[in-house]
Amino acid sequence: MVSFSDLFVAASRASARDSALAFGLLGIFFNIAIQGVEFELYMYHFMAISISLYWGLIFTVYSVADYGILTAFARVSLLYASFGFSLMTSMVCYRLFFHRLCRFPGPVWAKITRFHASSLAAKNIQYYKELAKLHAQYGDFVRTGPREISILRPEAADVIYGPQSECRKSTWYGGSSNDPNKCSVNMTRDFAQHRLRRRAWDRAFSMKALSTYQPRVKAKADLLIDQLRKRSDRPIDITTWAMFFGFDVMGDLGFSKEFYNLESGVEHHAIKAIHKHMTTMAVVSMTPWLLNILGSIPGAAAAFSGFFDFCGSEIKAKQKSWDGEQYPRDITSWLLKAVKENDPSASPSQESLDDDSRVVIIAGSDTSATVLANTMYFLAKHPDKQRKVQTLLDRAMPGGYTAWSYDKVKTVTYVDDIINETLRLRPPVVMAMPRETPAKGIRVGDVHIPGGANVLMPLHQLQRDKRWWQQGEDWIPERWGERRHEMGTDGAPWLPFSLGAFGCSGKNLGYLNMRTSISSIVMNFDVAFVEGEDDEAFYDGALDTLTMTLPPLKLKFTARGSVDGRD
Ligand code: HEM
Repeated sequence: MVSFSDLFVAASRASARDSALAFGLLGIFFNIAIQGVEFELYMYHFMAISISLYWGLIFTVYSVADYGILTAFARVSLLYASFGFSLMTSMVCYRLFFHRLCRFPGPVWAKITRFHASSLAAKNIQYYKELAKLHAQYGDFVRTGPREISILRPEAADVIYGPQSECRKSTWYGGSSNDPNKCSVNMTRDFAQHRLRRRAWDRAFSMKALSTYQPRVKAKADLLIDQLRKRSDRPIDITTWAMFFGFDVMGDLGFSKEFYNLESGVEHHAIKAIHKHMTTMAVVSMTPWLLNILGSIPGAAAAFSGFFDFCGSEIKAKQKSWDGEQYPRDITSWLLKAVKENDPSASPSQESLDDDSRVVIIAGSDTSATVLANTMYFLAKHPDKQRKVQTLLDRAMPGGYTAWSYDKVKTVTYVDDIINETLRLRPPVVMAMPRETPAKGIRVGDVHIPGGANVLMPLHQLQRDKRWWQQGEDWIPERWGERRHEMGTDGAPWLPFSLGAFGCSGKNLGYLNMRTSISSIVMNFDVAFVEGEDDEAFYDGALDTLTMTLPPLKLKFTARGSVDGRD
């Protein structure tokens, strides 16, 4: 009987041309075989196997087929080159001419490789602007990756993200780990598993839980006010102080832990570790398989270790000291409660729990902070609107800031109008995240998108497009209130928290943070631009690092002595 090694010896002794041809054909078959497989999730394994096989083949050819080491090296390299060349060529041809998305317009390079998106993101870390240019050139449906379509149509929002949507999270979410037992709720792609895990999170954001968080958010707002007051004689970078507020709130509500950013005026080292690498992540994550490879290499996430270590040690300390009798004080305690009680909604492993704890900080901090900083920008730009909200708040709380109450702030709906309008023009999660269409595909208006395609919406552009937003580029909070009907607000797409099952679970906490911080600041201060400060650089310079990263914005905060009850 002929053994495998006999076959291999025969193959390795075949002429170089025949072997190269065979490997070339293998490349084409391989490309055909992986269609329909989410291959980007297995790139790490593929590369690891390819490299091991390469050296293994050289050794085998050298030792079995009587070739010298250089010849063995040359022959195997030729086979690999032939395999790689035909794989790449067939892949390019397939993606350009036979792919199920090939009828959608877009740049040629985008149809071939995700590196195109990474290169656009790397330009100025403003992918949202690049995407806007692509839509201007190619229309409402643009092929932005070999199997990705960006859609600029309001009716797509419900189909892709709505409660009834059959689209699940795309392979982008497999970037850090493809194992649902090791990743956070946000990275969980399976509908049923996600639904189960969301229950533990939803308990952490119940009305009762929120009422226990409210005084603690106010305490942080007071700290912010004190620091702004101390510095009211000089320009203050609100981008930084809003970030301090956002992280201090989430340190407390997430872990019952102090970051002391507001007290010290210095960024906590764990937070610095996140911010330092946001731009790299923005570029790398455009090519999900690259993220997957980096995520699989032990030590590659070392750049984030300060932050990972902080969350990991906090959650472990909490696990040891957790008191099941007490009403949970913070979000991670709610997640731990589910684990300790063996609730079906519990995070399935230590890794997933660690990842969940990181989501608490990442999802909750920068998001609220960018809304706060952006709102201050808009209020400085529109002093009339600032006076209006101050007057309404003064009227609701005639006793001044000492009479501040969250319930009273909620009655001033203009505060929410301001928040919603800021979320429209400056959504903290800059792009609506990618989803994968179900096998039967989806229909957006009269356009059918086939199954197995990644679809997303350019939120930044969608929420200002003049086709459905009147004076779309202008900040007009009244469009959410008295001018709602006239400006057609209800029919226009607005989804800064996303929608449906995968939408933001911390939305109500987000509103609590934003209402508290914004109302506290405007009750205490008049906010204005510093003379000579380039406010356009702030507006134009926002970076797309998944969440929005803002440039510094120097503002002047002048105390409103007559209104502040503490003066
Ligand atoms: C202005 C404030 C906020 C905005 C605009 C916002 C926006 C979003 C968006 C767009 C998503 C969906 C991301 C995706 O599609 O993968 C999301 C998810 C999420 N957000 Fe928020 N968020 C805010 C505040 C918060 C806060 C304060 C928390 C508290 C921890 C929070 C926790 C979460 C969590 C846990 C998820 C993942 C939900 C899931 O996958 O089931 N968010 N947020």
